[in-house]
Amino acid sequence: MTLPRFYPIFDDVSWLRRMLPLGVRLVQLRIKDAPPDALRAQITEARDLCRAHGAVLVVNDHWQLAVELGCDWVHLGQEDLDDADLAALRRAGLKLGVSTHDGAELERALALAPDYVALGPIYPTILKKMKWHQQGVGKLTEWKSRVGEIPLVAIGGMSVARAGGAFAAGADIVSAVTDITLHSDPEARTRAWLAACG
Ligand SMILES: Cc1ncc(COP(=O)(O)OP(=O)(O)O)c(N)n1
Ligand SMILES: Cc1nc(C(=O)O)sc1CCOP(=O)(O)O
Ligand SMILES: [Mg+2]
Repeated sequence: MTLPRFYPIFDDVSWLRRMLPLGVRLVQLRIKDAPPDALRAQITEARDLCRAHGAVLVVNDHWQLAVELGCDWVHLGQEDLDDADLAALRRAGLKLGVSTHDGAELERALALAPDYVALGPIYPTILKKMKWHQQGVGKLTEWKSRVGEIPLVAIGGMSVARAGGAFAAGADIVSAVTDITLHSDPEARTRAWLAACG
């Protein structure tokens, strides 16, 4: 299966209601700090919306709920991997995306045979504090030579204008958060992304 090249990340299912009808076909639900019932309801609705639109839903962090609710993909960072039952994930047939930021993290990720590898932050991000400032697009070229056929996701400070450079450097997929969510017209921005990644 070839994944779509545009991979927006949202923190609430209401964004999926708005963006899936525009043609988004790969999306991550990244919810931090929601009460258990609300989290379950959000993931359930996101799962059903994505199925109805023929889109791939990636659940960030909450792998147990993803398994329980019959989702297809999870994204785990390095700290998440410390606690996750990867055998249970695989037994349940879920696909796995993994974050990487340096060579040691990439080695660890590759040993898990992930379904995609993310490298970030390519540019500075305002979404969260990180110990890495910016990797630069050149690192995408190095990462692509190391991941081979595994899809490579560029994340962190990505914008429509920066997407082409990331693809040219070796990214297969470009992911973005605030370039869309903080835009004055998120729908128009999403359409621009879809055109840039088409
Ligand atoms: C596509 C993608 N890449 C990286 C991340 C970051 O995951 P993680 O390091 O676990 O940090 P949180 O997003 O959980 O704060 C991601 N979510 N998606
Ligand atoms: C969630 C996340 N993970 C990153 C990593 O490098 O692992 S960068 C990032 C934030 C991406 O948000 P924006 O597109 O607004 O910069
Ligand atoms: Mg995480």
